[in-house]
Amino acid sequence: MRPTGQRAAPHRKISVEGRRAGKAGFLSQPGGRRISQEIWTDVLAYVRKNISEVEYHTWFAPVRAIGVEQGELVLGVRNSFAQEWFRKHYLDLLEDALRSLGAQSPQVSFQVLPAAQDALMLSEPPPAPPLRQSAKAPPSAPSPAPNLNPKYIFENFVVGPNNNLAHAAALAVAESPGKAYNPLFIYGDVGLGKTHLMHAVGHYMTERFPGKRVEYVSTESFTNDLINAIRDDKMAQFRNRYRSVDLLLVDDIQFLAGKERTQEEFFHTFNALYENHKQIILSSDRPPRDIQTLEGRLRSRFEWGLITDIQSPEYETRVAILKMNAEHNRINIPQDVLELIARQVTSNIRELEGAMMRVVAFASLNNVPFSRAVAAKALSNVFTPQEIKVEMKDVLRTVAARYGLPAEVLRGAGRMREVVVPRQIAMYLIRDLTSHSLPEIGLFFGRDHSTVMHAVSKVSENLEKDAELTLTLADLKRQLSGLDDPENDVQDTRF
Ligand SMILES: Nc1ncnc2c1ncn2[C@@H]1O[C@H](COP(=O)(O)OP(=O)(O)OP(=O)(O)O)[C@@H](O)[C@H]1O
Repeated sequence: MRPTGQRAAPHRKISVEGRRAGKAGFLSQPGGRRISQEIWTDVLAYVRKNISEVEYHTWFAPVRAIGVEQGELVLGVRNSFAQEWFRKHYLDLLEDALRSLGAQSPQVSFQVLPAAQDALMLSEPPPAPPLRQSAKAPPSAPSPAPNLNPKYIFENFVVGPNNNLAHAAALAVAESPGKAYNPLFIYGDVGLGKTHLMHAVGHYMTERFPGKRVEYVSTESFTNDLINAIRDDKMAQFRNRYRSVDLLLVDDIQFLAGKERTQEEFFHTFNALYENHKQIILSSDRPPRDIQTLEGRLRSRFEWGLITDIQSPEYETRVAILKMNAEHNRINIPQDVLELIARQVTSNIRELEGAMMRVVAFASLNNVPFSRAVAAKALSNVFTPQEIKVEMKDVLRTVAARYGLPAEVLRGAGRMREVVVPRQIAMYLIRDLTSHSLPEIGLFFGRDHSTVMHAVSKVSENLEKDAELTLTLADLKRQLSGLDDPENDVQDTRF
């Protein structure tokens, strides 16, 4: 195995020294563009439900997400007229959409795209749909074999005890198509990687044997193609298309059930390919014996090769999948946050990926670093809310991010004021929010308990005379408790 629409009262943005001093590091990471596209896809889905189709196509379709900067979603529009129009007519709608994603003080700004960039962005493929429950991601870039998702390759497939047999069989088939197991029949529940594995074989074949023809089709598309071919009197083309391939990948074959004409045609397609030693891979949500109203001759053919299943991934595999996904999107998410997500979503990998992107969107839009509390809050609308106990490392990371410092610097030997002040604040907050003793906190920072005692009294003393520090601490506590704990909620009364 590889390593493994409720409207909330608007918050006034709290301007505090720390917020100016440092922003959450991941926002400026290369994955930022991807994050804003994920967010924009969700915002568009919300907007579309609330305005007419004509309005949507006129105004929203040409808009591009440029990025998320310090919690603000930056949108690119085509001209200053559109910019003004958005500000006047759609700002509330966009803010509501961001609130529905968990943004507590939603902020949107508009930039006019330079003509060249506009043309460039408009020629880009539409943003990838969110990696979540219902949608299966289509290809986001041209691929040598049509209909193959470029992300679905062997290198991106995490192998665990739940899928190692299916993976080994797919690899064997990719290496010896038409010889190893024919057909290869992969079954398992929704969102567990069947399509991913099929596409991986397709990619492998087109790379290793560039002349080979690969066809991926869902059973539904196969049926529709057949209906159209019959209607348009184009059966010869239909047969030629499906019977001249080297590798035929058919998804969701259980949908053949009850479709007599499609079964008949598929039977002949199967025979033609099989007799010519062409590889066939089928996926289904159940084994052939459990597909009702499937002709016996098809069922027995499906059983000729190898039948293999994919089970739900266990915890370690789920963490490994999340880790790989974060790396793939170039987003730096701490291990304990990934572990929290992996504990929440246990069965469907598409949902697991969707949950991670929800956490990423939530943290980006609220401009806070990743923490378990933030992740729990981001997922609380979808999954059973989790009670998160604040840990020392949560405080360390949150304070460090606030001051734009790497977390380990606060535990290091540095004695400069820029490091000492945040270190003392971290010690104070750990003392306040956890049950750790002074010596335990000292040990965590590689220091004596008296240093911690001094830090705690110094911060308490400063709190009495420094309003800015009071706001910083209140905001840090808010972040550490998942953002909107009313007890720690502070409105900035200076505005
Ligand atoms: N082992 C894995 N490693 C990495 N990603 C995985 C793995 N298994 C599944 N995924 C990811 O989970 C998502 C869902 O996978 P996929 O679409 O292949 O599921 P499926 O079993 O075909 O679902 P359905 O029954 O809905 O057709 C994809 O984004 C896929 O990349």
